[in-house]
Amino acid sequence: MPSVASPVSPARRVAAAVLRRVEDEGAYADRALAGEAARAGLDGREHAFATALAYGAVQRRRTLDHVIARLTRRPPGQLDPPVRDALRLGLLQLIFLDGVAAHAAVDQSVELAKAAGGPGYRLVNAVLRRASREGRRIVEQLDDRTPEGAALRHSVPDWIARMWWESLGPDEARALLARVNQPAESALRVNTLAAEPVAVAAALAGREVAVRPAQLDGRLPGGEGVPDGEGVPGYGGAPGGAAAAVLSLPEGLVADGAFDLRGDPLFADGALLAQSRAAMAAARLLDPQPGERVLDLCAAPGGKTTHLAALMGGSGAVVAVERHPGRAEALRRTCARLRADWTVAVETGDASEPRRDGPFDRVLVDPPCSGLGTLQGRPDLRWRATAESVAELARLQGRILAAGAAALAPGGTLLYVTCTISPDENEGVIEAFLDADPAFALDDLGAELPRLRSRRAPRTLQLLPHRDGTDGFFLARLRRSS
Ligand SMILES: C[S@@+](CC[C@H](N)C(=O)[O-])C[C@H]1O[C@@H](n2cnc3c(N)ncnc32)[C@H](O)[C@@H]1O
Repeated sequence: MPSVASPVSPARRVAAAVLRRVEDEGAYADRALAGEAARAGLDGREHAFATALAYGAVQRRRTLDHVIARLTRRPPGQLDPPVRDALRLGLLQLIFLDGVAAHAAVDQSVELAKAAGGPGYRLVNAVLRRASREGRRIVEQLDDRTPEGAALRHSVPDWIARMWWESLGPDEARALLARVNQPAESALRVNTLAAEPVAVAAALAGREVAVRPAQLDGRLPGGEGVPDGEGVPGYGGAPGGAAAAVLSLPEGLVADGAFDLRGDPLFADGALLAQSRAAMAAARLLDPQPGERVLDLCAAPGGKTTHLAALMGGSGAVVAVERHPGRAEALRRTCARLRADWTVAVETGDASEPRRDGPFDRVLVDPPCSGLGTLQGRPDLRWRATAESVAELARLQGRILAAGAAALAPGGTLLYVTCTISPDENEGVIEAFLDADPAFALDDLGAELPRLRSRRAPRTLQLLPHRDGTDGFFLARLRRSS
């Protein structure tokens, strides 16, 4: 029999397969997408469209299901899963994606439902035709003046919107919620153990990948801490004594749009890796020096471990502790690929246990967290995290911080970092630790980068995706006096 080409575009088929795997198998959307896209052999354009569809439908699930319920008058849970997926994908295109013709969005979802068999395609056709006229208005009418209304409009669980409302205030919380459904910035770090940033930027430009230098702008809109115009490696003293208020990330690059990093020879050579500007700030703010001993608690997959080794110029020692054996093994391979294995010793172990190999000059504590600062790049995370898990994580984070602090030499520096916007896991952990241990004090990072300071604990930093364009990391730097 001659093969019959599917009437559904490859990107939409891949997106539908990802939705199925996320719902049926509890798969992570980013990993399912990588697998399905490779299997289908998607090219760059199709891959970008499949990503927008799959990420968007998973992220905006709550809002899309609200529209489905309005237009079908039944809870989406009562629909056949393939019919519901076809509706979610169709509505996403009609309501939220620019540049997709309405007739294509409707017809392609009808074909997806037909491919699943049964009469459900008729419902898909009727609902999407109505949605092409009314869908945007239904969403625009959702009132985001309360946390619950904003949660429905921007598709997060109520508890996340309430937490951000309380900690950031309504305006900032609404802006953040609007941002968490946008694509994440594509930031890269040049591994200076293997290559020079200028040479890498030139090589990328030769392949028509446009990149720009990376930094974190800590200047207040009013102009506090205006830099002198020079790139300052690390933050701090600009000529004349004024605070630069810009954390420069000389090894960082920001690409205009996504590009196929893993297919690029620079990746295979260990010269380039994906790392957000927020994550790069951690090693930069810890500021390890060549020859020092550094403890890195909770280290896999190793973006920060290898950054520490690179900043130390390959001299000194990093002890990287990771509890999960498979992740520890992957970290060893990453260190070898990035030429950091001379400096880094990976230990499979529990970071909350007391250390016998101290003292260390510097300690990085990057414990497991709820990850709510990374919702743009991890589409299903918002549906996995729970308010209860936050409390449990905060207890573990406190124990790991205490173990790291106990291993620090007098006069040494500790950086506590999370990739979340969750006061109990961030400021709360630091406050409880400082109350219990008078030998430690907070450096005033907020004075150096005032725009980035946390509202609740102004000596610490809380990065915010809508304001800073990068992941929502929390960073606190502690010094041990005795
Ligand atoms: C936030 S991630 C670390 C990211 C890493 N520092 C980087 O920059 O790539 C947290 C890591 O801690 C590990 N982990 C969780 N509990 C741990 C524990 N008690 N001891 C050590 N590692 C732990 C997790 O497996 C995970 O790899």
